[in-house]
Amino acid sequence: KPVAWGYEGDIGPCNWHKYFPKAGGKRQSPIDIDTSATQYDGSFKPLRIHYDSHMCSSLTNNGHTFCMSVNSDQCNLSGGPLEDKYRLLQFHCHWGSDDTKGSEHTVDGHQYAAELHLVHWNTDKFKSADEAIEKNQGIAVLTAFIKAGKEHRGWNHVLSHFKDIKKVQGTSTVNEDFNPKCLLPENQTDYWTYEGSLTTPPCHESVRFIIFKEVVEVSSEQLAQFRSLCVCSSRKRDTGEDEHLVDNFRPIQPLNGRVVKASFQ
Ligand SMILES: COc1ccc(/C(C)=C/C(=O)O)cc1
Ligand SMILES: [Zn+2]
Repeated sequence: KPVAWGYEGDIGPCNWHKYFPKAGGKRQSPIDIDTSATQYDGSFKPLRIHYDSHMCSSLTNNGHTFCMSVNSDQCNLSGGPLEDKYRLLQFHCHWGSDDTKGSEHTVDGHQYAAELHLVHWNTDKFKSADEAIEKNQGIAVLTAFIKAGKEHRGWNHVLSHFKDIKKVQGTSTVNEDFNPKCLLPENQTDYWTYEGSLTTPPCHESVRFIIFKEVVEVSSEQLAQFRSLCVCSSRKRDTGEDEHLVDNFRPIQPLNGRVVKASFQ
């Protein structure tokens, strides 16, 4: 029976390590990016992000976030700090109960309203995502910070399916011509990168994070749609009201001597 975990109370992040020992490891995520301590690395090749638009995907509410599963072998990532080729597995976001919090990573202590994770697995070294998820260099996560501002039309292709996944385990098939690359910032040459972990249980220390410096804008109404997702809980039975999925970000973790590299000076 899978162990329940969440973002508050007894099953919250401070207790994850009790059932998921990796959560107490030495290279956990997220972290604060202290920009005065990052080290420029001039050896990075250009990032190569090649996604196709004609992949059929499915959007699910997994009780912790919305997750767009992608099953196209044409969505690949390589270059930058990566030695191997990685394939897009899924993308999801983290957010908060208002626009002042929600991102997992912070920059010089600043927390953004939300954070996008595009999760890729190493197809050169491993035979499946399930294997790669547990192994060093198995996962690469492209990460973009999100702040409230002008409307983002690309995000509407995802948000238009939210009515089908309001409830946990709700799933909706997305067939339209949508390329997740449109969710990334224009500037894809300036990023920070470091070695960390999944930010949800089992918190495997298998992740190379690539975090873009440029912040993506979405409207406050679009951020409110993230918060509209429900996580079913006992409260619904007692009080009849839905509990909403908010503050689904893990607190920052100790850097333990890790160095965050920068692709820019
Ligand atoms: C056990 O299967 C898993 C697959 C993916 C993940 C991710 C991608 C977690 C995260 O993004 O923190 C976890 C478990
Ligand atoms: Zn994530």
